[in-house]
Amino acid sequence: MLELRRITAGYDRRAPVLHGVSLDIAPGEAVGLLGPSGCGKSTLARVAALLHRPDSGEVVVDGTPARGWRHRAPREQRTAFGVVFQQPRLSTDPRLTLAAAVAEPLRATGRRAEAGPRTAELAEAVGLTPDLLTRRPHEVSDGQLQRACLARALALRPRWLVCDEMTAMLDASTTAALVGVVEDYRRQTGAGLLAVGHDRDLLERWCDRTVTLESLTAPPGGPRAPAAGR
Ligand SMILES: Nc1ncnc2c1ncn2[C@@H]1O[C@H](COP(=O)(O)OP(=O)(O)OP(=O)(O)O)[C@@H](O)[C@H]1O
Repeated sequence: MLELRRITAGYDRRAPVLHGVSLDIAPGEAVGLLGPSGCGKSTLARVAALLHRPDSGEVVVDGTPARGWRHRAPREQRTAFGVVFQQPRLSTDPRLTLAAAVAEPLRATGRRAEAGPRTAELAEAVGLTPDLLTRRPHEVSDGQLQRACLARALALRPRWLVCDEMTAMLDASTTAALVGVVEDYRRQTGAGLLAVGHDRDLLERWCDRTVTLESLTAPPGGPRAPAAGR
């Protein structure tokens, strides 16, 4: 279970973006998160994936409360998440080939020996041909680069996937292909999903349920949440 409990978070403690937001995602469940632009969906997605420390509230990952965020999160918790963002060019190192980008999480966790076969398997799953794997980000399209970002997110076989507007820049056929890859992975592994987006039709087709950020927000004056860890 991925539990977000009364999360207050933002970029200025005096003016948080999220106020007392709670959401539970069951293992294997797919939840779509909708809401107007700027309401804080990406912020919540980053908190859920332990990439942004909330001002208060708690994230509980498979029964263990998160005590650290980003590189301070324990490896076991950090690697429980695969995250894909909207803009693949902002989340890839321009110096790495696509093959190296896909293999990055394996190298970073000391599993270099697995990198070759696992990269080939992931590339096939996301539809990247061997010639594309040898190119650098500026030599491929946004859709091809996003395929590599999705492959990278799956490299460590995460139990939770967070897709933040993963398909917002993509055409209909690439969108369908990437959603298909996520769903195949979830069928095989039972991973849960938080998918953030603007496209209600897509999220309603893709997910078991959709929620709006507003519906997750506690009314003002509720009990105070405990402070978050580091
Ligand atoms: N790094 C940052 N520093 C300061 N403010 C930020 C930062 N990132 C986002 N914000 C602000 O926090 C608020 C919520 O942003 P967020 O990206 O979470 O919203 P969103 O619902 O995902 O928006 P969109 O649907 O447009 O992607 C916005 O007002 C935004 O300007």
